[in-house]
Amino acid sequence: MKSLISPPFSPLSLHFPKTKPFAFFSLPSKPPNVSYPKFLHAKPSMPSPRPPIFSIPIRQSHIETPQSSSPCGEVHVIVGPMFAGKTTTLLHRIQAESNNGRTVAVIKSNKDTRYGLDSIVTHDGMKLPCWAIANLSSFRQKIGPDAYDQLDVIGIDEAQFFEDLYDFCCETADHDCKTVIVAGLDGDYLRRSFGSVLNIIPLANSVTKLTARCELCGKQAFFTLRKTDETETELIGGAEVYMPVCRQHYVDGQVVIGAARSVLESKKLQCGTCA
Ligand SMILES: Nc1ncnc2c1ncn2[C@@H]1O[C@H](COP(=O)(O)OP(=O)(O)O)[C@@H](O)[C@H]1O
Ligand SMILES: Cc1cn([C@H]2C[C@H](O)[C@@H](COP(=O)(O)O)O2)c(=O)[nH]c1=O
Ligand SMILES: [Zn+2]
Repeated sequence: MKSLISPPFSPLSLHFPKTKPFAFFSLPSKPPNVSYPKFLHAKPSMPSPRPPIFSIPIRQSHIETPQSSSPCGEVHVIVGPMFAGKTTTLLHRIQAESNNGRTVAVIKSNKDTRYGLDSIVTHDGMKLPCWAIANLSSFRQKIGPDAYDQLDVIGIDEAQFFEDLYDFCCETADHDCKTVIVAGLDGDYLRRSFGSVLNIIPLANSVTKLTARCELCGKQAFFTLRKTDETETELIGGAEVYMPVCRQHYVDGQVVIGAARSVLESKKLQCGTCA
């Protein structure tokens, strides 16, 4: 049986063509106070080749497995700059897991309000329903313990925004025997480690670092350049604020932005009305 445990969700207005249904997700027993609509997904027109389906060891049901048994979960980490295809890869892997008969759910941070809170959406418009929450520790309660127990695979998008990522991955993979697939930014716009994403590398079965295309020269982009002069670490935005760049253009961009900032600062100091 293929199941997607999804939040209460209005009928999907997917950006996928609706002519070729690929999966019917029947939903597991309903936790109290949560209503799940059944829905039909349509096959997305994938812009890139389907990534390999990783093999998943057959295991006993979570409910039947005592907590003291040997750890049987998995942690897979997908990182890279913005526009590298992290959400696309997560979506493909979740689809593959679901097609393999595993029960899946996807979480994203409720800080990311770019496309609403009810789905993860890629930069080219593919969507999957998700749970938008503030802390991963609230997920079990939010979804309901019964539904949580039935889950085989949990996808996490925008992982850089979850402070409790490490504890959640430990608990979910080591004790609850689930597969966790985590997608997030490894670095912020200053190329500093972002949130707890790098902290979970020691927990991981696999780590995939993706690259985008440099917006300025088309080479491989490893970094995210912020185009505005805002300096807070967390700043939700898309192509209007950020662009993926190669190393050369990251360094050049920082120089240009730094120069522009000092010009603005000196203008402010000279201007009586601005000061
Ligand atoms: N400069 C770029 N390099 C690569 N992909 C880009 C770029 N700009 C836009 N895209 C689009 O973004 C898609 C990836 O989106 P998404 O999976 O949401 O990335 P991420 O989650 O890493 O930000 C690509 O398939 C492509 O269509
Ligand atoms: C580099 C950088 C990014 N962010 C924000 C901007 C977006 O809302 C997300 C990343 O989304 P994507 O799925 O990877 O495209 O993170 C930020 O807050 N701070 C940063 O330095
Ligand atoms: Zn470049």
